[in-house]
Amino acid sequence: MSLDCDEPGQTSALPSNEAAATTEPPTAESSELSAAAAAPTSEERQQSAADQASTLPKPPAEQLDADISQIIFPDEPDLTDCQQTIYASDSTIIYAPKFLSEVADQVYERLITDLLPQAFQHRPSEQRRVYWIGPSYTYSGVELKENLNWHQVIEDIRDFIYHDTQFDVPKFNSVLVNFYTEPGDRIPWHSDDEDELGDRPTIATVSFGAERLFMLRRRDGNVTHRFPTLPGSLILMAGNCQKRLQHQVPAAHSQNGVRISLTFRVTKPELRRKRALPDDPTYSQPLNGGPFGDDQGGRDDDQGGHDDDQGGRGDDRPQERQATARRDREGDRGRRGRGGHQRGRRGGRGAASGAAAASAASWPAGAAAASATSAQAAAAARPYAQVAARPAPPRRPQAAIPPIVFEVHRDAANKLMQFVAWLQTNFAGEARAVNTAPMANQPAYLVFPASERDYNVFLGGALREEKLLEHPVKRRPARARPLDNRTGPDRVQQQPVRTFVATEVPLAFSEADFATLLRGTLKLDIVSVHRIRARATGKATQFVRIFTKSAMTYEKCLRDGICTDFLKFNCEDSRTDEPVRALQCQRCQEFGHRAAQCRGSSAAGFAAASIPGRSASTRAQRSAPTAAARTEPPVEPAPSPRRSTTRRPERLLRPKPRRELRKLRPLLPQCQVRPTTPPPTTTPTAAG
Ligand SMILES: O=C(O)CCC(=O)C(=O)O
Ligand SMILES: [Fe+2]
Repeated sequence: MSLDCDEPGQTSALPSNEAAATTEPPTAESSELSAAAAAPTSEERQQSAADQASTLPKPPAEQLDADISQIIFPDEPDLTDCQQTIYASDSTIIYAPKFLSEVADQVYERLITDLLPQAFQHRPSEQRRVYWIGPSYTYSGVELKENLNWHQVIEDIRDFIYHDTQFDVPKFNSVLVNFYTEPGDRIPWHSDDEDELGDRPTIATVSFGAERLFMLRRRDGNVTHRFPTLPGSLILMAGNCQKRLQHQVPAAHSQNGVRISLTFRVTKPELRRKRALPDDPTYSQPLNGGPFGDDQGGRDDDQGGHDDDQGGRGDDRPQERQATARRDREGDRGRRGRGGHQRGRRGGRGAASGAAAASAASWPAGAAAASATSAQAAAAARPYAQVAARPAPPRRPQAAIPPIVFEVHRDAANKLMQFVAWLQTNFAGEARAVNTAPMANQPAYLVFPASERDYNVFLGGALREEKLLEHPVKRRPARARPLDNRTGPDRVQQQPVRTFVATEVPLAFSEADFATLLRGTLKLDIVSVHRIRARATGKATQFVRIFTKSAMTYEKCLRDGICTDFLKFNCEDSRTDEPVRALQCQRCQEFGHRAAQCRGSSAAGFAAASIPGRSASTRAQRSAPTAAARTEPPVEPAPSPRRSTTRRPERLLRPKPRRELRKLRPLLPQCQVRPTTPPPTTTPTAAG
């Protein structure tokens, strides 16, 4: 009876149905109801047919009732070999392998006949088919439309769980019916933590047909439970199970028939949050750390002491529960009008349930807290429940988070079948995978943009899928172009930065002051400012380069200059994509000659090529060291007066006598003019 579980959780046996068995004879009421079941009135048959809405198969009403009456539900669930595990103090798992085994074959036949033809494939990547009953529901990214027409047998099973077991479960209003028709059909690791399910959902799974394995694991990847889904078995997850654990039904090698699982839940569409942004994470926030945090185990120790206390909870249930159950039954009977025969078969079980519940003292507060009132009571009574009942922290807006790209080694990803599906499950459909080089021999990568939270999960070392552990997950440098049409760009295309130069900015203005003036006082949309320094001397000039991403700022400044109440700075364009006019030949130190006329062994670069003029002068000039007169544009060329004005370069282009050049020297911050004779006694100065 003990559970193969490596958690410090508590596993205990629930009382078997022998202990819970009733000795009460059927009541008069139940006998009446049985009689009614045997001979349903025409009114009841009509009602029954009306209940079977259009989405359900349409056997004649008589036949339907006849079929139902063939399924005689037991008075009590069979709790033989039932196991209950309290995991991490606040999560409860119950496995009852024979829960409804008595009627399993009949239920199976009915569901296969009635519902399988209407079930639809859940996702292309997952072969299993589903059928939904309940309010509209978004389930792992797929919207299931509202369907309030309960199939009779399923509704009866729901009521059976609610009324006729000792489990403190809510009255489920929804059920997802899964059909695993092929051995390959599966449901990957996931938690049922959709918004509509509320904070601590209770989910009951009743299985029929082929046996499969239902597995539970911690979020760090350690498998904690393996339950064979025997026909008629029940697996109940309550409390914080969906936060702490994930579950799956893996593919099988073979299977005999179809496996059907009825997963009952309470859904509240009003809890559904709008997911306007693709990056909005949809997995629920765990109590500790990240979604795959390791610290969950640690909580067990801290809070393990509370487990023993929980047994007491059972004691305060029976009367309240019985009364509610009775009320519900009455209500149901009156409302449905057709249920007499069903209920009649179970006559007297209300009292039996009460007796069983009175003797059962093992249902934990964690599960009981599934309903709001129980949650409050439990929170008041149990410290762990107080923690668990905390409202979820508000979700952070995700708008500003850019997509992040990861690389997972292809080998690792390939080992994990259906990697894309796996990602979608674990990352709530936010992560997408693309095999960058499927046919390549060398390691290729799967790349998937994800949210910031995914980032923490992936890079925090918490991507604990066994198969992926061998290969580290790394962040890939963002690229501006999409990898292919399944991915967006990793990085938003940057707006081009424009630059221009403000002239005659007094040296008294520091860069910071000038930036403050522009940004603060003039409200200009600028990125930064940078005072230009003479390359040769490093001295600050009166030119300040301004960087902006705003086309408007750029154009306005160039047109009007930068004007304050007292100052005006002219602005000049300094786009570097225009050909830079060379001002002086590198080799011969002459201005304005053509390359063809240059008498040196090699032409004087672009300076000579672009500037018409006379030939290079003396050999002495040609042999002058080139470094001293280099005029290539710097990476970010400082705007010399000659380049940034329209007037000066023209004047300079005219051939000039050498003495005129000397006069110009102060205006040429980047050029050192090497006079022929005599050698200069002072270093050339820079304009500024
Ligand atoms: O088929 C099962 O047992 C599990 C199904 C399930 O986990 C689900 O529908 O969320
Ligand atoms: Fe599930």
